[in-house]
Amino acid sequence: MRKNSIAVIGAGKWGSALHFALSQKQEVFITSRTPRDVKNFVDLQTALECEYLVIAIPAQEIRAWLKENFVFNGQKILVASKGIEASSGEFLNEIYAPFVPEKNIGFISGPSFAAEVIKGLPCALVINSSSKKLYKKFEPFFPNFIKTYYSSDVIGAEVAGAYKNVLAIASGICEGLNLGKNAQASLIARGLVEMQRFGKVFKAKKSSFLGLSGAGDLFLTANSTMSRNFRVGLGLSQDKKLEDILEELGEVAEGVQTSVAIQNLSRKYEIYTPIANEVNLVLLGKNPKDSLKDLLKS
Ligand SMILES: NC(=O)c1ccc[n+]([C@@H]2O[C@H](COP(=O)([O-])OP(=O)(O)OC[C@H]3O[C@@H](n4cnc5c(N)ncnc54)[C@H](O)[C@@H]3O)[C@@H](O)[C@H]2O)c1
Ligand SMILES: O=P(O)(O)OC[C@H](O)CO
Repeated sequence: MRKNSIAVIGAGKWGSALHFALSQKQEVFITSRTPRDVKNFVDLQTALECEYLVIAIPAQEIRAWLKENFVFNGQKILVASKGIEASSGEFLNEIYAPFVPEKNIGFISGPSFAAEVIKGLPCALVINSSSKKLYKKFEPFFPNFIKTYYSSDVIGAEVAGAYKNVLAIASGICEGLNLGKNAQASLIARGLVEMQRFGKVFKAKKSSFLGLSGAGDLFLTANSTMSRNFRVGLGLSQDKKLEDILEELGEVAEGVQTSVAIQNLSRKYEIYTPIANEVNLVLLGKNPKDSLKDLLKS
């Protein structure tokens, strides 16, 4: 293992932004499936030899990626993805568990559009891990323009980071249908209540939903066309086909698959999740105006 070295895995929007941010203080390697013309780009094997890894690949791809590529060798890992696996309904910490000991893994949450981070604009993030020691190890890597906080509530951060993507789709629909700011604020506020109700079943802490991981990231994502998920909602409100919207987007919108996971989990555990349910139905083809009527009745 290359002691004290750090690599980002995944050179999409978020991996590239984190690579830029972390490179302000030290040399940081980066790798991805296809070679990129980026400083310190290395092959996957070289990256995996680093002591510190930041993994920024889409949630739905992680299990297969771990099976195919990952061998635990004492690395310390930060997971940058936000989503719930649709096929299993498993949270990312459950997917990583057979591969990485709990004390070696943390999860990044909080409001953080890659497009702003890569410009060096200020933001605040939470590193969520059962190990505060792990947070202390990663904290010095972050540049001055990113303020980091520690939380032990991994599941709270995971639920909030994944759920807000589904709510951002709903908010994009609301905007596209010109329902007004009152409706949008109501939707976001009720969405926050809904994600907390969902999280409680999995033992998430209420405080995570009121801070950066929950309200912070939800307010950001559900209020801006910078969000891919919000743009999916806008497209759906214009009666565009989901496959066309996603093709045009060309980047991951985690809320699409996460809505399937939430639907299955809320059925299994009998959780009342009206907004996420309607998003799921609209993604399957329901007319957003009918969804609105049903939401107002529910
Ligand atoms: N973009 C943001 O502002 C932002 C901020 C916070 C969190 N996130 C989260 O980070 C994750 C990645 O998002 P992104 O914005 O970088 O998406 P993106 O679509 O820009 O890039 C995804 C990257 O993952 C790689 N990838 C896809 N499948 C892979 C596989 N099977 N194996 C290896 N690499 C694979 C792609 O090549 C691409 O480089 C998502 O979970 C997203 O929710 C994104
Ligand atoms: O562009 P989105 O919708 O994937 O959101 C990006 C980040 O999660 C915002 O914190």
